Parts: sequence; C-alpha cells; structure tokens
Amino acid sequence: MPARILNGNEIAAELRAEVAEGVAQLTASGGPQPGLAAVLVGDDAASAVYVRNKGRACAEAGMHSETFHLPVDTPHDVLLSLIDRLNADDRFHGILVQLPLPAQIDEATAIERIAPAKDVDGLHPVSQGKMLQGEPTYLPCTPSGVQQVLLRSGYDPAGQHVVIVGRSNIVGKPLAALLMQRSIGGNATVTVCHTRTRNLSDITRQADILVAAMGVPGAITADMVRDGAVVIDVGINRVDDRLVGDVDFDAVAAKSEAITPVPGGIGPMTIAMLLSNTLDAARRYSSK
Ligand SMILES: Nc1nc2c(c(=O)[nH]1)N[C@@H](CN(C=O)c1ccc(C(=O)N[C@@H](CCC(=O)O)C(=O)O)cc1)CN2
Ligand SMILES: [Mg+2]
Repeated sequence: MPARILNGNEIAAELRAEVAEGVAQLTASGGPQPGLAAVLVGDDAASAVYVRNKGRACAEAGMHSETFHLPVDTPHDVLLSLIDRLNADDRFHGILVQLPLPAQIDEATAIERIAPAKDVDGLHPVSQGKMLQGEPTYLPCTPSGVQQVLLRSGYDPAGQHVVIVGRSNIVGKPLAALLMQRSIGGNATVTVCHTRTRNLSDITRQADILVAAMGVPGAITADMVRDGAVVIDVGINRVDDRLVGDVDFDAVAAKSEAITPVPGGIGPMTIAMLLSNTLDAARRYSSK
C-alpha cells in the first residue's frame, strides 16, 4: 500500500478559514482587527518569500499586517529600537522577527526584546518556558503545525513513540516539549536525536512517528524507518533549484503508513499557526 500523503496545504487552508471566521467574529463583536508586524532584516530571498506569504495570508484572513524591512547592515540597537516601538504600538497584537538574522545581530537578544504578550512566533523564552510547564501561551508555529497535522489526520501522538531528529530552538526542542505535554495532542513518549546520537537508525526504527528536522536533504533513508511509521518531514532544502525535505521521499513513502511531502507539508502549517496565534493575541488584548 502506498503511503497516505498528509496534505499540509489542505490542512493549512482549513485552519486559515477557521482563523478568518474568528477574525470576523472578533471584529463583529467590537474587538480589534488583529494586527501583525513582521520584521525582515536583509535580503535573504527565502525569508522575503516567507514574509510576503505571511502578509498575504493575514490579508486573506481579514487581519492587518505590515512588514518592516531593514537593510542587511542594520546595527543591533536599531533593530532593538524598532522592536521597542512595535511593542508599544496598539495596532500590532503580534510581532515576529524573521529568522535567520544577519551575523551582526544576536538572534536570542532580538527575540527576547519582543514583549511576551506579542510573541506570536512562540520563540521568546517566556513563551517556551510556559509551554514546557504546560501553562497557556503562544505555541511555536512549526511545532504546533506538526501537532495539528497529526491530530487533524487522525494520528493522535498519545502513547506513541515519537522520534525527533534535530534539536533546534525553533523545531526540535520545542516540538519535544509540546508532544510530551499532558494535553490534547501530547502524551507522547519522545526521543530527541541529534548529530552526536550514536546508532541513529537503531533509534529512528523504533519510531511510531518519525519527525525529520535536521536540515539535511534526504538524510532519512528507507532503512531508518519502521514499516508502517508515520513520517513528518520538517526540512525545507533547496537543491538544484528544487525544494526537498530531510526525507528520501519516494523510498520512505513506499514503506510508511503516512508521510508529509515537501513542499506542501509542514511549511504552510507554520504560517497558518502564526495567524492562529495572532488572532489569539488580539483576543487577549481585547479582553484585557
Ligand atoms: N521568525 C521565524 N523565522 C522562521 C520561521 C518561523 O516560524 N518564524 N520558520 C522558518 C521559515 N518559515 C516561516 O517563517 C516558513 C518556511 C516555509 C514555509 C512554506 O510554506 N514552505 C513551502 C515552500 C515555499 C517555497 O516555495 O519556498 C512548503 O513547504 O510547501 C513557510 C514558512 C525559518 N524562519
Ligand atoms: Mg547572529
């Protein structure tokens, strides 16, 4: 049986439609139009596409958004001043700083400067600490996108062995925290593997749900995957002008129960979850 393809474009469209309905209800009841500020530093082509797509998705959901585009050589303190201004601007309920940032800017300091109440990317240490402790907060967009794809496709992680390959601050680490929570979409048994993991394939072969998030094209090969596993590919790599994931798609699809493609898998979910968080931020603002 060929694997079931988990279509992230479709699930993300469903989510964006739910957000659009939420925006209409919020504004109809006298609440604010949700507003998102996106900060883009430099001219990375992929980042520019992602930020443009975020703006377009906001407009389609009835949200206000603005992009603040700074030159590649922007000094650190200039970026921090912009974030301070956006923190104080009531038109914006959510702020994101597009990553990666140019080398002169310290990413952690920039993210920490965002007011936690506006951290719709869910990357601030306050958001991540709350998530770890199971308190309500903004969930990071890619990990919550993975969780939604699983839940909405009928693959509840509860009780499953989820093996995550990759330990980035933006995907691997927060995804592990999210999936182990005592809450809907959680309760998984999570193993995190990384570059120093010994006998990697012995561990990946134990996965009921295998998440590839290491940023190495085609690194998860068929011999690393158990027959009937659910495979989530978070990698987005450009190879010879083509987008490929971290999974050797055709060979792995031939033996798995279900798999996300690249493109059209987790990527679009990241933007849908950002909109969902921005709607939440506007709701929280209006109930203050
Ligand atoms: N501040 C942030 N920076 C980055 C994040 C993030 O969540 N917050 N994640 C990634 C980039 N990203 C969003 O910002 C993102 C990546 C990919 C996609 C996407 O829809 N990909 C498509 C393919 C698009 C293409 O043609 O390139 C797909 O996979 O189908 C959306 C958002 C790093 N930075
Ligand atoms: Mg840096």
